[in-house]
Amino acid sequence: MKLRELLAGVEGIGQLPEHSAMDALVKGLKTNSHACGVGDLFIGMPGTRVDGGEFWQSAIASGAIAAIISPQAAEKNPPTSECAIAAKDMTKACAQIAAAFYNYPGQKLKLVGMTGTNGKTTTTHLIEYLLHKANKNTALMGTLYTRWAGFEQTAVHTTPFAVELQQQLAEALNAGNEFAVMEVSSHALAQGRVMGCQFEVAVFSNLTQDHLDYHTDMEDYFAAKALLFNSDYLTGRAIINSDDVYGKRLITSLNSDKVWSYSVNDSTADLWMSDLNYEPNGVSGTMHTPKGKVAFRSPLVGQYNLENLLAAVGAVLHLGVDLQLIASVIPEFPGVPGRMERVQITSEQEISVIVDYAHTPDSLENLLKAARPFIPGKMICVFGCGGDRDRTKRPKMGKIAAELADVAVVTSDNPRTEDPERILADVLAGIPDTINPTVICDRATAIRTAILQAQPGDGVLLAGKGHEDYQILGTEKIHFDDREHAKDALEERMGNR
Ligand SMILES: CC(=O)N[C@H]1[C@@H](OP(=O)(O)OP(=O)(O)OC[C@H]2O[C@@H](n3ccc(=O)[nH]c3=O)[C@H](O)[C@@H]2O)O[C@H](CO)[C@@H](O)[C@@H]1O[C@H](C)C(=O)N[C@@H](C)C(=O)N[C@H](CCC(=O)O)C(=O)O
Ligand SMILES: Nc1ncnc2c1ncn2[C@@H]1O[C@H](COP(=O)(O)OP(=O)(O)OP(=O)(O)O)[C@@H](O)[C@H]1O
Repeated sequence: MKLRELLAGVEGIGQLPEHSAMDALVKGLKTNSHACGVGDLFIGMPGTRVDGGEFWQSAIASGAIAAIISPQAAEKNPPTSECAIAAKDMTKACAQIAAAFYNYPGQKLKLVGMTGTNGKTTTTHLIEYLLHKANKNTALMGTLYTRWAGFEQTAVHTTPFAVELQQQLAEALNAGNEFAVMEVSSHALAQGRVMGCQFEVAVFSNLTQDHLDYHTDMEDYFAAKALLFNSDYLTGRAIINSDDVYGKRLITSLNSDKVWSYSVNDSTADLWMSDLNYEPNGVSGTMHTPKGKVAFRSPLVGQYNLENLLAAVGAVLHLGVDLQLIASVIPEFPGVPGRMERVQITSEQEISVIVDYAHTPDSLENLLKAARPFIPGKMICVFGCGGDRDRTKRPKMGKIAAELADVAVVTSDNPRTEDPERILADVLAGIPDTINPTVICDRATAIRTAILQAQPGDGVLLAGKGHEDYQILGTEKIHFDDREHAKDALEERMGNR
């Protein structure tokens, strides 16, 4: 596509300049000046540290045919003979250019967008699973990976940036997918990463404290999440948790014809459950939906997973999947890596070890409450908090772990560039004086200690890192997997090493 055609519909860039570059073919889009090569268009995004637009000269020196930059970057370093074009709203410009370059895949695929503080990964996996079982080719994009039949790539962000997102959607479409299910983070919505996408279904799970290093307060966080339900994005149905206070607010702000509410216990919701029977390996009951009711058995434990199930069932029912088929395949759902994942090296194992991605106050509380019925002995919770992120959740997580677990082992998560001891001190500040936690800064030692000290019947919950196979110490990413450390400790415990 020629640059002139690509920029034709882009808002906020005024009259296109008369420059020979306008007739050049754009080979690729790059938002990092260092990645630019011959024929690329450089889109210099203003960031938190620098305005990428300031690097336009280096991008053009590397072969970029032109650069789209902020008015501030253009003013600071005005182009002379080069083609550097100022755009008033870089977020919009980047999203519009990316969508046009890849020929609007986000409007051709049937998109399901899932937002909320917790439950996005679990629910999107459930939706992907149910669509596959209904023989519908589906792509999945989220915290863990982007994948579809024959393709899998580890994710860097929960929701990719606009250029990468549009590229992946185009590839998903070309690979024959009809649907794409994606986690849409509040960062993505605030930064316009999904502009140009139209969602046939948008799901909202809940809003509890997280990311308050990025959003100014809960209202700002909620406003970002609520963007997904604007008519710019949502063309079909909203599926919203009416048990959540923010979910309720969202429902009242929308046209009721567009909404299906869900609630585990409230029979006035569009999707709800009755006759619940909690079993050691899951839950059974009756599910009530706008398409009728059906008996079900789910292998997922915890009340929150019933919410995730209702959300997923609502989404696929709207997309035309048969309710009886849904109920028949739910029992075989294989689960999600790092979410309530059991580490078991032998059936003789006398303690249970569970790895879970709970890394917010709400998810930690949910995990501890969900696991309790399955642990006859003491519940030992090994957890920490990430560095360079929302500090205010640390004492809250400390309090929750100390009060709900029998033994709290406070350790490191991903300290990043913060002093790990300072993060521990923030967590400990929330623990009441009457409770005496174990504090072991090194996560591997903390896991080993917890597993070796557990008595038969006890349960060790390793919270916070879930599927992650790394730990970020300073700016270095080292290999670290809770599941591997847990297996080693279990082997040691059984005298195998
Ligand atoms: C807060 C946030 O989202 N930050 C993102 C932002 O970083 P930044 O603003 O600091 O970038 P910057 O360093 O100022 O650079 C600005 C621009 O200049 C460009 N640049 C910079 C230097 C140079 O020499 N040349 C150049 O072109 C950069 O490529 C960039 O596009 O732009 C960077 C490059 O595009 C992102 O990597 C970075 O994501 C950071 C790493 C991040 O971790 N974001 C997280 C918080 C995030 O998005 N998380 C959500 C939610 C997860 C959840 O729900 O748990 C997600 O969707 O993953
Ligand atoms: N609906 C829910 N409500 C509250 N907590 C949940 C819910 N679903 C899962 N959890 C808990 O939150 C953790 C994270 O779940 P999941 O990965 O599905 O959420 P997420 O929204 O993708 O999280 P993130 O954005 O941090 O990647 C789980 O390990 C579990 O402990």
